[in-house]
Amino acid sequence: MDFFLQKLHQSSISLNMLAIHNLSFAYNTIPVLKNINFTIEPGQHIALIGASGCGKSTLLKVIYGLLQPNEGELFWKDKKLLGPLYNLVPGEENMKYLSQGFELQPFRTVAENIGQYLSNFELELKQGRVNELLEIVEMTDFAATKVENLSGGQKQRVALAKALAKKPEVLLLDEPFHNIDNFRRNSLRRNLFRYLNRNNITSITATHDKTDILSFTNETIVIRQGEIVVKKPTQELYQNPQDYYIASLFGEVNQVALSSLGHDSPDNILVYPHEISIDQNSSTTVRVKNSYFNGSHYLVEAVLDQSVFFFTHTSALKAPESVGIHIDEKALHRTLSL
Ligand SMILES: Nc1ncnc2c1ncn2[C@@H]1O[C@H](COP(=O)(O)OP(=O)(O)OP(=O)(O)O)[C@@H](O)[C@H]1O
Repeated sequence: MDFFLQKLHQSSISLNMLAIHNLSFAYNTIPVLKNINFTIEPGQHIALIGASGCGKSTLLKVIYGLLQPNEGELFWKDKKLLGPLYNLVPGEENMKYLSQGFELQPFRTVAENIGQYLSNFELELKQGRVNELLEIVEMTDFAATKVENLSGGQKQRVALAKALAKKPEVLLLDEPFHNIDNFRRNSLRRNLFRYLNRNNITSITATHDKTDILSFTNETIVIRQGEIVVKKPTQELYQNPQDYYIASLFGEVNQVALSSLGHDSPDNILVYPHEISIDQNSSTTVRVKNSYFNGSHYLVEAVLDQSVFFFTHTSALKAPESVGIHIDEKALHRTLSL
């Protein structure tokens, strides 16, 4: 038996999972993934986040079996995944990878594309399944439309339905809602994750959008320059990111010296803009530079001790007004690890 598998058997870890052990990958000689290790229980939803070019898509491609790792092992439910060098058809049987390109057949209809790999043996069953998938991605009205006549966002929804068609056990999503307008994006996300939960499908979503992450994923993996920095329950990571890089992947964040808030401490803290409010009695004042309308609020850009600083407010503030600020107690304890 494989050494890693043997070790897992001896430990109390369930083997009913996705396990990645000491995985490294290089494009030619340029290392992109370095010593990646993690496990995922079936049915879990994982977000994969990190700066552009850190290796998210590459990791999804290695897991799916499109790229051969240089080192390391991958397992899904006790089965070792061998990679493209050992599989006649690239891509693991129980998985689906939805890439940033859609890989659809432009001259066939939406329904034909979704049903492409479904058996024609029982046509009624196939039709029922295609209809169910059309509903999930809200494309029922376009069933008979040729893919070449769809918008980018519509193609993305068809590609998603096609990826779900054969009921994969693991779904690997690369920026799945990237082209989709906000109006659809929210309902599509809810439909998709409801479907994945009902069918106990495991998912890994590479994304730059915090709304993909916060509501729908159990855990988040952060990658930086090809290495895993942290894997943690998503809410816990958002509340306590260990550094500025991680916090900034969730959106705007301030790094503030406690001394600039009048505290006798050499530490810095991370403060999200919504954790700051105006308090005219406060002795900590900031100078307003700009206010950006954000719909439900304004994002105010200000200067605190010569550093740029962002906070949310219900109305626009005018430059160069000086205002006192209050910072949530919670943020005051979010000290940066050195
Ligand atoms: N086919 C390839 N050949 C050589 N280098 C590549 C190839 N594909 C990607 N790379 C490089 O590998 C690194 C990781 O790329 P990857 O696409 O995995 O990043 P990513 O985190 O998914 O980025 P993004 O968020 O922009 O999609 C980048 O430096 C990229 O330029």
